[in-house]
Amino acid sequence: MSSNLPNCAHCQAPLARAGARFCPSCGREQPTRVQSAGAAPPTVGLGPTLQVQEEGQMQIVALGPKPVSLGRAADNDLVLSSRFVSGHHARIEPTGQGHRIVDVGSTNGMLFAGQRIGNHELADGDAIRIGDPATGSFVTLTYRNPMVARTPQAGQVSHRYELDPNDPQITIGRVGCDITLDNPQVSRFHAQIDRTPAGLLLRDAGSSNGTFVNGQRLTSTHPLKPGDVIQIGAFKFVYSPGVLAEYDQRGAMRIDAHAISRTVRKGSQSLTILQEVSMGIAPREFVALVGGSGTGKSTLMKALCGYAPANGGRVLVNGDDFYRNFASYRDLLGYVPQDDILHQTLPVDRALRYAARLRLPADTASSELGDRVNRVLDDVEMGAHRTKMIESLSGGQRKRVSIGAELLADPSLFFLDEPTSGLDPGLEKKMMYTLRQLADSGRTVVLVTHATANITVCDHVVFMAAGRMVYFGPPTEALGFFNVTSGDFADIYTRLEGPGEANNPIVQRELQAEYAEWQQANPQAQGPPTLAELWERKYRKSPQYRRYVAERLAETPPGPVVRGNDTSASVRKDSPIRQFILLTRRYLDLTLQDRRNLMILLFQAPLIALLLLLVARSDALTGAQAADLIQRGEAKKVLFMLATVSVWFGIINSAREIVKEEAIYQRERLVNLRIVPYIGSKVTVLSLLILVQTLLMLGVVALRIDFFADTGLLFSPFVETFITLMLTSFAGMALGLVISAFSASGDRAISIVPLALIPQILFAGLIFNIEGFATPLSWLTISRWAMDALGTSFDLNSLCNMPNLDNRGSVPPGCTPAFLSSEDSFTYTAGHLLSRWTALIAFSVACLGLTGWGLKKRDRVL
Ligand SMILES: Nc1ncnc2c1ncn2[C@@H]1O[C@H](COP(=O)(O)OP(=O)(O)OP(=O)(O)O)[C@@H](O)[C@H]1O
Repeated sequence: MSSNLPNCAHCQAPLARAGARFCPSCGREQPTRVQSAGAAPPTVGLGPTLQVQEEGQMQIVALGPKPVSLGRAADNDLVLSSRFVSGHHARIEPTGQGHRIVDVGSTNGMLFAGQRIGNHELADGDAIRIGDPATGSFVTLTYRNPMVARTPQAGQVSHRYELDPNDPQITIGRVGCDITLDNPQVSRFHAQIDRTPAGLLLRDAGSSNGTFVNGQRLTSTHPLKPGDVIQIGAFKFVYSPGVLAEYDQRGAMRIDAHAISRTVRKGSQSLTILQEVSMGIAPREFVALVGGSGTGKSTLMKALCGYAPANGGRVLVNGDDFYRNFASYRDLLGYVPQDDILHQTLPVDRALRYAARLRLPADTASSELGDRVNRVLDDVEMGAHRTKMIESLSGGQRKRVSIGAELLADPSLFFLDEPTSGLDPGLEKKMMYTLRQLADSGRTVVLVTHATANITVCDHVVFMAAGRMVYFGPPTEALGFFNVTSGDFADIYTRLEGPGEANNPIVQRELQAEYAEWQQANPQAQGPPTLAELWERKYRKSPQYRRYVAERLAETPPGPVVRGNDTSASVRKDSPIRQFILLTRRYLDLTLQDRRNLMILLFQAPLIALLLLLVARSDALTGAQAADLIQRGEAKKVLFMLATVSVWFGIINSAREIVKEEAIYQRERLVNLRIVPYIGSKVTVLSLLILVQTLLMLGVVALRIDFFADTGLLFSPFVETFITLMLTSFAGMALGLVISAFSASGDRAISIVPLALIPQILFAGLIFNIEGFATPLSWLTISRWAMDALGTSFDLNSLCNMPNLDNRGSVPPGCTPAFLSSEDSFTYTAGHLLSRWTALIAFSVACLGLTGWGLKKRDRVL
């Protein structure tokens, strides 16, 4: 039965069918082969061809003057074996110098640029996909014909606007303007050109993402000069007298890295963690950065996306210096970090809606937001899960939602840090298919990954080793370059690591010439080179380097180039008040959604109050007025408990609130999040929480403990106690936020909490007398000011100050006026009370300032 079938390259067992990717016996992947299909001879360089990639195998078919039919049935000219290909799927017909592809009634159709096509005029390099979304498998047909090359889109004028000399002004915006730019990053009314006697004046109309002229953000009106390049979102305009030529860069972003390197300081030494990496990534390409742990993949990606810029070399985007024009390109970037960037306790659509409000221009209508959210949910195939809580989704689904959040602003450059980590092989394959489609539909996609099983869906793969790029080119050619015959890309890793001594078998077999070159170049070297260094040398002499690096970098950039110098990371002009309202609504929503945690926090207050009632006397605070024997010590104990518990509530409520959403914060900060509205949102919602907690606690305490002394200075003692406890909790909350802003993780924050709480007990003045050096230290605690304010409200100095030994109901004989001696605290004046409240407020303000500083310190630390 199997006699006609090919054998496994590893164990020689027969394969299930010709072209099978994996061996049914040993399970290993089969090596990729380049072969001709059917009767067509190998025709590379001899005229129009079709490269067919199926199941990791590639064949090249010559396209002559006759139509070529393709499908699964045996009577096709080109027979494909994948089950999702129809029996008769498509036909390629000649059209003069080129060809067109026609769907002949297939079930799964064909995709070009992410869109289903029925009939498509082919141009050189066009990639047509026939895919199976259920499994993530697909076949790629790449048309090659230099006779029908396309001008790069970024170099084409997409629209010429003749400027009518009778028009007093030209408006530019997303909807209903003279120049309409249909893109979510453009504001409804974005910019305006006024005709004045002095010439044309361009001004930004208060847009969210800004208008840039020659790389500088417009802050005032700009008189237009011939040759000026205006950038609005992904559009560039070149002004010449009477004309604005528009270049639409959506789906047309190329990235060129010219010898980028990154050096960091480690102790007193400087360490080069990225060594002169060069590459050219064309628009809509899907590139994977792979390599062992610590080889520099993330460093390279962050250098390419500008979040941790290289400190040597240059990165160009469509010819513009990326770092120098970071401000104008920032909104065109999508970045999906390893951690999820949406709150887990919100339903998918609600989380995306908040993200959309934060990322899209302020004037985006609610219906537009809804449409955008629906669109991205469809793009990431999560429409069916829109109402589910994010925490209830699988890892792969959560990652898709994070990708969806990044797609909201329709980025043209898309970077992902290990999006497939933790996914099972099936989900990993589907994720790679989704990313492939995102690239096809107009995004330049770069991802870091450890998984190489599905690497062939990428256009290019970069192998990194010891901070060096040892390969950049098509994945199928990588196996040949590294002389790996197993067909397993993971086997490449092992050939890259370690020292490249002369007697290393890899050096002896593959890298002898490079080793000799290295010896010549480094006659004084003490030790051997690394294998990475030798592979890098080999790569730089390879045809892949010439074709995919040197030739690409030598190309003239398509379209107009700007020489900007606006590197600011923060350019959005979102109103801080709008952001504050939005963040507060989201935080409130999150707090209310997390019902279990909310209930625990709220029930704590009455529960602790009930416990206090068990041990405290009902006349603890008023005993002296009733001429009872209750003395100052008893009152102090109750007030101390109220103050300490209030501090505790404040700290515990807030200590994890920033650090637990670190990944989200970092990502949103890079988009446009402002620190003050962010802290403001935390303070507002947490204040509501402490308000309820304080009311619950005081309400329960007041059920038994009598507050109706006539000692109030400004209000009744009950109201003054409420104010003091609110201010105390508020200060605790501010201290908790400091802990959160400076902690590396939620667990770390919680373990720091006791360090903040214990001084509140030690320095409150109840358990120990505060004297000497402890006095200034006590000024730094919240409970010290809280106790003082509470004691003032109840005029503790008027209570008998002796140990409360006698509780039989008679005035203890020892409580003479001598025992009414005043303490330094509790001076019974309104000024004293107000100064203690002011101290609590000052403490809170200082802590919030520290929190802001801590958050600022986290900037650009991805
Ligand atoms: N800021 C820094 N300071 C010092 N060393 C750094 C810094 N950033 C990265 N490194 C070091 O540079 C090397 C490359 O790090 P990078 O994170 O780029 O590797 P990676 O290939 O992405 O690794 P992994 O797959 O484990 O995430 C590592 O040895 C890392 O410790």
